[in-house]
Amino acid sequence: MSTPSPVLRCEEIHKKFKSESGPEDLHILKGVNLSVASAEMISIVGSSGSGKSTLLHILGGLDRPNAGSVYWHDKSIYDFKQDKLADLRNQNVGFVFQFHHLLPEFTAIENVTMPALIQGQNQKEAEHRASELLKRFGMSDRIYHRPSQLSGGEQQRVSMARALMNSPSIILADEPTGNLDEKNTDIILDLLFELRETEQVSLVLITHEKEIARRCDSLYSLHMGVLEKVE
Ligand SMILES: Nc1ncnc2c1ncn2[C@@H]1O[C@H](COP(=O)(O)OP(=O)(O)OP(=O)(O)O)[C@@H](O)[C@H]1O
Repeated sequence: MSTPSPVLRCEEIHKKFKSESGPEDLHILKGVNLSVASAEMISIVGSSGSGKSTLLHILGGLDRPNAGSVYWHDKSIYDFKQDKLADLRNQNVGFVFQFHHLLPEFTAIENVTMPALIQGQNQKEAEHRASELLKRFGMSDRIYHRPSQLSGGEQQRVSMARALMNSPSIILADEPTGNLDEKNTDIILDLLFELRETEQVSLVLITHEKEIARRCDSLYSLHMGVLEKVE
């Protein structure tokens, strides 16, 4: 039997940034390779400034490398025009960031529904799924709250529900529990692991916390521009 193709793969990614303090570019990623299978959960650790967020942005098509390729379901994302890439991103990838980027003037349910409406889905159906997701995240009595009326952990859960709205095949999470207490960290992580079982979602998780990283199937470390499998 042939092995299924990975959900997400990158090959020989190089990323450089201009240095403000000298003529030499900063060479942040030096030939990074990574492959993520369906329902696989991987974590990436590395010191501050090692390039973890940069790599995640490249994997999600939010930033372009200087060299190398990114494939979603074996299709190079650079073969798509910008607007098609945005559509594909909206359908395939759920982003969760530490600072959740919820829209302040919209309620929790409006924030969660947004990705589906952008895709042209029926509003009633989208609202139904959004409220189901919020319920699953223990937020049913907060759906009409605006972000400023929610705690940090609650905002994070809304952000997670929004990331799942379009049933992405992969979640890219950048320190999703970075500013949360232990209880909320556990809620978010348990939900992520449950999603792997129920929706076969894959996960790339950036974290500073080794204990959280170890709960994933594999642990990678990004050091001096090179990504290595640790466990
Ligand atoms: N747009 C940019 N222009 C110049 N340098 C940048 C840019 N974006 C990132 N960098 C540099 O690239 C390096 C990697 O940044 P990145 O945010 O990916 O690190 P990180 O591993 O996620 O760090 P942290 O754990 O602190 O969030 C840093 O040294 C940063 O200063």
